[in-house]
Amino acid sequence: MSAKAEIGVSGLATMGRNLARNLARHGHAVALHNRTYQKTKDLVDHFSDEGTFVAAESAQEFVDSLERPRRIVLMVPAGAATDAVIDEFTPLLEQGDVIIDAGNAHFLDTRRREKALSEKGLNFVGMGVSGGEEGALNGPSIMPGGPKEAYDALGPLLEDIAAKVDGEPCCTHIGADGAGHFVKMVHNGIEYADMQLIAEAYDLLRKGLGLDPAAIAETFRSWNAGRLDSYLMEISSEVLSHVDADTGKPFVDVVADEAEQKGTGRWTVQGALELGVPVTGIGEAVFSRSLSGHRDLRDAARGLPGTSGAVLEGAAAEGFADDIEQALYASKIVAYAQGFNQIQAGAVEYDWSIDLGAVASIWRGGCIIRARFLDEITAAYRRDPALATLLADTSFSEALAGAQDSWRRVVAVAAQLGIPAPGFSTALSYYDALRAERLPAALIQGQRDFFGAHTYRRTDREGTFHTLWAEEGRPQEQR
Ligand SMILES: NC(=O)C1=CN([C@@H]2O[C@H](COP(=O)(O)OP(=O)(O)OC[C@H]3O[C@@H](n4cnc5c(N)ncnc54)[C@H](OP(=O)(O)O)[C@@H]3O)[C@@H](O)[C@H]2O)C=CC1
Ligand SMILES: O=C(CO)[C@H](O)[C@H](O)COP(=O)(O)O
Repeated sequence: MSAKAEIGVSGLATMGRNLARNLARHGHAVALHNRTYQKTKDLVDHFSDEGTFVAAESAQEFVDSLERPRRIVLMVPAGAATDAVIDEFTPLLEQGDVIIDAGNAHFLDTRRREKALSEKGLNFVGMGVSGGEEGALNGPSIMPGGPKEAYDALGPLLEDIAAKVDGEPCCTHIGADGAGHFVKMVHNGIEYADMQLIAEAYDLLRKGLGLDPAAIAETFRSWNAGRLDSYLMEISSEVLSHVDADTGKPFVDVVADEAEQKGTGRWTVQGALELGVPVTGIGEAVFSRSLSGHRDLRDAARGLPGTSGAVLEGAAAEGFADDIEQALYASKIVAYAQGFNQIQAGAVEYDWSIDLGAVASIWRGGCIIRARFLDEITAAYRRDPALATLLADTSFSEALAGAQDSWRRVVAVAAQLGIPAPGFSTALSYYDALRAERLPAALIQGQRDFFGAHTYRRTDREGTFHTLWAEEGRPQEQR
């Protein structure tokens, strides 16, 4: 074989194909491999004018075509497929070679894989990539974990192909072992929450004000010109203005209303439960997708009494669209704040040093949740890297103060009209719970102590207490 490729990509479906093209367009010679050779051949047949590709039919041929130390990017489904590909390549590699898993792996799998491969003298980098098909081609947001030395060698190439915002690449070393995949997982959890909130705004505009999809697309377009400017808002207006070619109906009216999920949102919630972080917005988003898919439950419950069908009119409708904009912005702040808290907690639990300002900064471009307000989140964490919650940063506390009357009105009207708004409601409850002087958790402690002698702490004294409920009802200090 003549010239060697600088880097290889194995797994040439939607993401791998475009990542390989992105690398080639930036002047890097790319070796190509796919389980089924046809995809490799198609890529070379269609895009060989974009750069240098070295097509390989077998794993051995692929490995042989790479310069040393070899750098192999995997872009295959998480779980067994990733293990299968790693197992295929590992015996063919040599000390110092690097495997980069750029799929949506679970961070605990990434920790396991890095440990196993480092014992064989191989470097393993678990790397989150976001931006979908278009981002992979034109510049994604890249979240690499793994050893710092591996990033030192790999970083310039990754930064070259990443999205750029204000001249800065949307790529940074996130932290050791699974940190990159952990942050990508939370990114996807926030993505779920953001999508759910936008969907609720659409539902309220449609059912609460009687607007049609085209009008809602226009409303979203106008919001997208302001503080809600984001990729998800932009594509939502595109989707809402799309008309189905077969029926002439709005696209959104001919799509089955059952949202699917591949699993990263669920992982985020499972991880948050383990860490004890209340990510209520992401939780509601995951459960809302699940509920939408429960045709059995929905069929059984359809026709139960309710108030659905009423539309706001006259003075009641006045300003309601603006209220929804406020509620959306406030709820979005809460969802992102919760996600960043999960990253903070994950960093403590897994001993990663994660710069939250840097994470917010690389999410400003390339990724699915890119949004104007990530500039403010970046600035907030740069002002105070240990910020307990984004809600406490002045730029957000002021926005929440300004939004809260509208936010409360939206949640109340949604309940009155029978329009489900779990994302808006849970975000408002979270805000109210965090700012409350006292929570009813005191009663829960009493209940626990009553039935299980689980003890409680008091506000007026140090120590742990148990009340003799069946006797004279007096507290006893527990040692
Ligand atoms: N699609 C998206 O927008 C995004 C996806 N991701 C992640 O990137 C990765 C790739 O996603 P995507 O491009 O959508 O493709 P898919 O997740 O659909 O994966 C398809 C690719 O994986 C290969 N593959 C599947 N199973 C195996 C196996 N057991 N052994 C070897 N190869 C296998 C397929 O080969 P073959 O052609 O032979 O079937 C094909 O190249 C996933 O982890 C995904 O979660 C990350 C960000 C965005
Ligand atoms: O990683 C992504 C974007 O960042 C993928 O698009 C994500 O897998 C989509 O998730 P789901 O299918 O669960 O909606």
